[in-house]
Amino acid sequence: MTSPLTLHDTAHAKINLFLHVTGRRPDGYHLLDSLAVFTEVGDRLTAELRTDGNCTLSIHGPFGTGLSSTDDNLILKAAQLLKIHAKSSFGAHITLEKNLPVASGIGGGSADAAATLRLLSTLWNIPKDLLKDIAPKLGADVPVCLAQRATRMQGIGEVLKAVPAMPAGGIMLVNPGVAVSTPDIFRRFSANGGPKSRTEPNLPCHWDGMEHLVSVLDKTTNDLQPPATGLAPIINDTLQAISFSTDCLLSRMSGSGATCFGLFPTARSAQLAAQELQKQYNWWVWGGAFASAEK
Ligand SMILES: C[C@@](CO)(OP(=O)(O)O)[C@H](O)COP(=O)(O)OP(=O)(O)OC[C@H]1O[C@@H](n2ccc(N)nc2=O)[C@H](O)[C@@H]1O
Ligand SMILES: Nc1ncnc2c1ncn2[C@@H]1O[C@H](COP(=O)(O)OP(=O)(O)O)[C@@H](O)[C@H]1O
Repeated sequence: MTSPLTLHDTAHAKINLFLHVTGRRPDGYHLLDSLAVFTEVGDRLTAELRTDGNCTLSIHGPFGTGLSSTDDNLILKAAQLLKIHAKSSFGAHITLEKNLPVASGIGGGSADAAATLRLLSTLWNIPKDLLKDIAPKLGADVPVCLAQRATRMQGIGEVLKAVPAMPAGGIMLVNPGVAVSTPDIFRRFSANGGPKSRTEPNLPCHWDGMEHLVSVLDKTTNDLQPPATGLAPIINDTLQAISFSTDCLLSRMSGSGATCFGLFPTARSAQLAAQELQKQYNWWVWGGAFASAEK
């Protein structure tokens, strides 16, 4: 069987529906408990086989400007690491359509790295099992982005537990245009007292719809939201604008920010809310469905 020479994949945005910081490792990394889900919106990647062994990258799309296509890009880091681990003599040219805002708490770079691993493992004919070992070396968020399914994420992001699929419903993402550095937010979180003890949230075996999901999320929070709003107060305005939207069930920040999300009864109501917000603010706004939700 011959391998295809060009492949496409989508790196879906990762949203932390809740994010509790539960402790700190001796190396400074924070222990997390988070429900990570994925939305339909994402970056698009194309990989073309190169037989000369080189890995190269070109970038376009609304958030491509300013993103380097050299070796510090997570896409090329992922490609090089896979090449070394699998001892492959192949290379690839990867094209990234950057649709997601950068450094914004929705794991765009991590999702791109995971998509690169998926694409190149097929293009270079490498067993998928290897990807689980490589993903954590690229960043704490990369393992969860490999499968792009709703997952409970613990440890520093390497302990992944199955959770029920998202119910049919809607989500709106809003980024007010400020880039927030993840290490800075964790530093501020620690400086403000660090993790506090709490009971681990219990998740059910099945979601009986969006209202059920929201009733469980209401007992959770994003511990990184206070340090992030301290650094970028515009996040508070973003959360307020989302919560004022028609039919909004819950508004919260994702990851280390600054992207915030709103949950809605349907994908259509999330789309309509996004259209309304887009008219009022010069922010990045998207509304639609979860990736791999129940139909
Ligand atoms: C906070 C989260 C929640 O999903 O999302 P984002 O805001 O990045 O989307 C992730 O844990 C981010 O994962 P990721 O962006 O891959 O982090 P990494 O590159 O591994 O680490 C960047 C830096 O963040 C801090 N860090 C990251 C993860 C973690 N569990 N504890 C930490 O303290 C460390 O200072 C580390 O040097
Ligand atoms: N392909 C990529 N897409 C986005 N950011 C990247 C990429 N490669 C490297 N980076 C760097 O990774 C950092 C985190 O970006 P990103 O993954 O978008 O953040 P977050 O996880 O907070 O959404 C940024 O400083 C960015 O310069």
